[in-house]
Amino acid sequence: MQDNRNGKIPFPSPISRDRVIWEFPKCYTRNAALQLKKDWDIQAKAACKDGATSRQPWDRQKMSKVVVVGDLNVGKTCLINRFCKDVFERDYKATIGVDFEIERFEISGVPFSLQIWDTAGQEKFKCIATAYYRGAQVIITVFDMADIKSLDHTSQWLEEAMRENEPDSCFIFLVGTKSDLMPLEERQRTEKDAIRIAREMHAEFWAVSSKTGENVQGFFFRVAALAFEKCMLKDMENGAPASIGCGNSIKSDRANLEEAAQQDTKRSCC
Ligand SMILES: Nc1nc2c(ncn2[C@@H]2O[C@H](COP(=O)(O)OP(=O)(O)OP(=O)(O)O)[C@@H](O)[C@H]2O)c(=O)[nH]1
Repeated sequence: MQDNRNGKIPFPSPISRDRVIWEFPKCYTRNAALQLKKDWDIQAKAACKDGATSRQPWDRQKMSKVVVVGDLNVGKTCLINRFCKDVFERDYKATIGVDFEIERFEISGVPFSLQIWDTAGQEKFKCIATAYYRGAQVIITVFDMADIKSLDHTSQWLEEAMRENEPDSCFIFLVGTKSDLMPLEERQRTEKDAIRIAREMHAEFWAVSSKTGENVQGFFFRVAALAFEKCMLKDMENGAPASIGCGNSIKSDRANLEEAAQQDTKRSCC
């Protein structure tokens, strides 16, 4: 895991073996899935083959921005920490403003990173967090499966995140956390409601537990695969070599971060 919080970009370490993706990851349920296909797009697959054999140093810059939103206490930080650090924190510590992690993958032989932004669910930090919604390729709206009110609030969270992004520019996921707390029947009922809402949002639904780790890796692999494939196709469409990064680089987001922080200070709304 890289730590860019001191403003320096460390030399990337080799990608760990459990972040290597070859097969196109499956959805959680066909009832609310963004895509049902079982394999990569044929053109993207061919481009990956070329990219893997002629890898360039700037391949490491290929990255997508992921923004995680939802009510306070629904488990956004725990979800990210379970995937990125394989830890689970039982005590609640509110996120203040935003935080981010960079997770590196190798997908079909090509290096790729997800820049995962954890935002605060508390109302008083909202004006800081919204400054970071911009430029997302993936929006993850999170709710607590044991707190049905948090599911009702997800469309509002999504609307706010989409206000800062172009329509149809993002993959949207609806994630129910704390599945370990759910008795079977109640889980099935909640999932049914969540699937209905996911379809309205044009989102893909996943039920996960950061405590047990259930579906956490499967979920992030799916996010990484869809974002990566879109990135490859976009590069090809723009005529750029598929090996040159799309979207945000670490550098450009660092610049965004500083710019947004300056604006926050000026606004002094929080
Ligand atoms: N049982 C169980 N508890 C969880 C799970 N995920 C999170 N929690 C607990 O829920 C509480 C809130 O988790 P956080 O990840 O801090 O919540 P958050 O959404 O980031 O909250 P804010 O930072 O305020 O927006 C913590 O006490 C966690 O231990 C889970 O999968 N299962």
